[in-house]
Amino acid sequence: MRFWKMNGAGNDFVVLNNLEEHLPAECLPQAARTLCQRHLSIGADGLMVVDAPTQGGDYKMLFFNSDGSVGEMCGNGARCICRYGYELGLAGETQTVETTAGIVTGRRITQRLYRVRLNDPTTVKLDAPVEVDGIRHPCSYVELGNPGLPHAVVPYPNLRDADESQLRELGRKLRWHPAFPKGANVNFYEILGDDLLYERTFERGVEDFTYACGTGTGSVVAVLTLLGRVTGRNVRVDMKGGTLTIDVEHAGSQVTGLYLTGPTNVVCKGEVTDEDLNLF
Ligand SMILES: N[C@H](CCC[C@H](N)C(=O)O)C(=O)O
Repeated sequence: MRFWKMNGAGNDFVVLNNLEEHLPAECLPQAARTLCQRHLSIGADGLMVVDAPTQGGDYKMLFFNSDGSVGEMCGNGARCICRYGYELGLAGETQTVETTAGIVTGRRITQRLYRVRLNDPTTVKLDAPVEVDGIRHPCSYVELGNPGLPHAVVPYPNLRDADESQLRELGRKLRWHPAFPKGANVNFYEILGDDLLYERTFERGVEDFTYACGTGTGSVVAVLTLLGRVTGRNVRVDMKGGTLTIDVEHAGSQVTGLYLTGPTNVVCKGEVTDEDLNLF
């Protein structure tokens, strides 16, 4: 079985081409759990599988978190898969990807730089504070696409110097907070300057911080644009694994276009030989 290992700003993925491999859908969650394990296997935040289109797109992207759960969408994953699709000849420089959350369009800018139009927000609650251990945390809540990928957006002063274990503890509690029926990816941010942010995302399905989160940055910048805290044009978001750029189009309080641009890396291309992988 052939695979690519890719990352988008350090958010890393194993990519399989099911147009060639023909793996049955029911074995994919287990494949994700096995292949994404760090130390024991290839190791990644998620597994992405390219499959045949059913809605007129160039292909379908299935996304699984490292714990085997299905993610509705993944922004960095979509950027990576657009590069994969382009380099494999499945699509051209501009492409249409079918995701669980809806259609995502992508564009090659340079060999390593890809831009996707994220699913439009289907829910935006700008002021939705949540209480954890008796403390009220300011919070916004966003879902992108339908079914929506859930994101909590939480300001965190001096995020760059935050105590790692305290931040992880709060991230985990917010991720499982009953205010979020689907659970949530928890995006902590700090405003560093004009249209410049620092962000850390505690991800549902990875159950830890990842090095970057594309839909997370999109959600944060959409919220801050609607709140008038950033312009929404070319907003730079620094994350541990690299820098992502977000553009927001909106008509009043309605976001009408959300664009994610950032780097990709093809780390290796090879054959999966994991002897613990039991597909059938
Ligand atoms: N890192 C991804 C989002 C993954 C979402 C996943 N953790 C879930 O909640 O199912 C991104 O770049 O947009």
